[in-house]
Amino acid sequence: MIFLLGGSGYVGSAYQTLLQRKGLPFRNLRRADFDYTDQAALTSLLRRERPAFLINAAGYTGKPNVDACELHKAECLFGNGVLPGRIAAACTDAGVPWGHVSSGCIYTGSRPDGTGFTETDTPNFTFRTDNCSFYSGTKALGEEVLAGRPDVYIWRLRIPFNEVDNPRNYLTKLIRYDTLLEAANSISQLEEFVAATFACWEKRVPFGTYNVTNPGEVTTREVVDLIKKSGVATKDFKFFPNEAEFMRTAAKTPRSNCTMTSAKLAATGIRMTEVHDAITQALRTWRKA
Ligand SMILES: NC(=O)C1=CN([C@@H]2O[C@H](COP(=O)(O)OP(=O)(O)OC[C@H]3O[C@@H](n4cnc5c(N)ncnc54)[C@H](OP(=O)(O)O)[C@@H]3O)[C@@H](O)[C@H]2O)C=CC1
Ligand SMILES: Cc1cn([C@H]2C[C@H](O)[C@@H](COP(=O)(O)OP(=O)(O)O[C@H]3O[C@@H](C)C(=O)[C@@H](O)[C@H]3O)O2)c(=O)[nH]c1=O
Repeated sequence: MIFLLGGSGYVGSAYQTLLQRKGLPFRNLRRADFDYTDQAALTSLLRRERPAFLINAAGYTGKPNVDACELHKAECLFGNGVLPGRIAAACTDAGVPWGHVSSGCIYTGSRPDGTGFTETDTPNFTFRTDNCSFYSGTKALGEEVLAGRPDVYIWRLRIPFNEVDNPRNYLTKLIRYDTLLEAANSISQLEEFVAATFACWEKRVPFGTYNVTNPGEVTTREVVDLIKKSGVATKDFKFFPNEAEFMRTAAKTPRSNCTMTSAKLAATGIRMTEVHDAITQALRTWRKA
């Protein structure tokens, strides 16, 4: 039995689909039915039911985007900074190995030599570096809380996308935003992300932190070119002249735009599609939800 926390959310739903497709028994815990944020309650449930593995896809993201986290700081800090610590304590207590969905948005830019950040690079878009959104700061705290634990995977997801039109999908966002910010990013195809992360457990790769992004990096203009080429949208895409203008007119808090390498994951034998190919595939099979 696998326990899934936050399985009704955007990322959690993809885990549900994966586990159903694999025919694996799982239990989706929702706070409305069982308060898994209560550490004592979660510990006794885990001790009693003894799931083989737990996936934490719960957290606070802000909707429609991370700007909303600036207005709901307590919930955001609790969901991303405090809750992972409680789950960690409960899992260790009950002897349940687990995986935590983190975010690559704890970095900005790329390494000094232009390559993508690796798992050993210290996050540079955090409360410690004092340049981040509240959301990113709390996700970095969540990772700090889990650092060094021997029984957890920390999986870094980044700007998810797939072929289903949805306000949370990066491709939908670029199609719908009035004006776009030019940036280079490493991003994650959602179904590949959940499959790759679950494969970490199936293959029993060593616990620890993994960047789970499609290999390579892509600029906003490249994504727009792929969108236009696919025919999914043919509008005249507008771009901000610079990031200052984006911040002045469209955002309340800075965004993490960054490149990362998922070579550590690939070295375990878990492969993801090259990023331009993955975007092209999504656009080729584009559909309404
Ligand atoms: N979507 C994205 O762009 C990215 C998301 N992530 C991470 O993935 C995880 C899931 O995100 P996503 O699926 O998009 O988010 P959703 O808001 O769609 O779902 C998150 C779920 O978490 C549960 N939850 C538990 N505690 C809280 C809390 N304090 N505030 C809000 N929700 C809470 C809720 O489930 P319930 O009430 O049913 O228990 C909720 O449905 C988060 O940790 C996020 O940081 C990382 C990178 C990118
Ligand atoms: C608001 C806005 C954003 N953008 C760009 C900025 C950025 O590169 C990209 C995504 O920004 P958004 O504000 O839509 O999304 P944002 O909420 O920043 O997305 C993030 O959510 C959290 C949960 C994560 O963990 C991240 O991985 C990422 O998915 O779109 C525009 O081009 N135009 C706009 O008007």
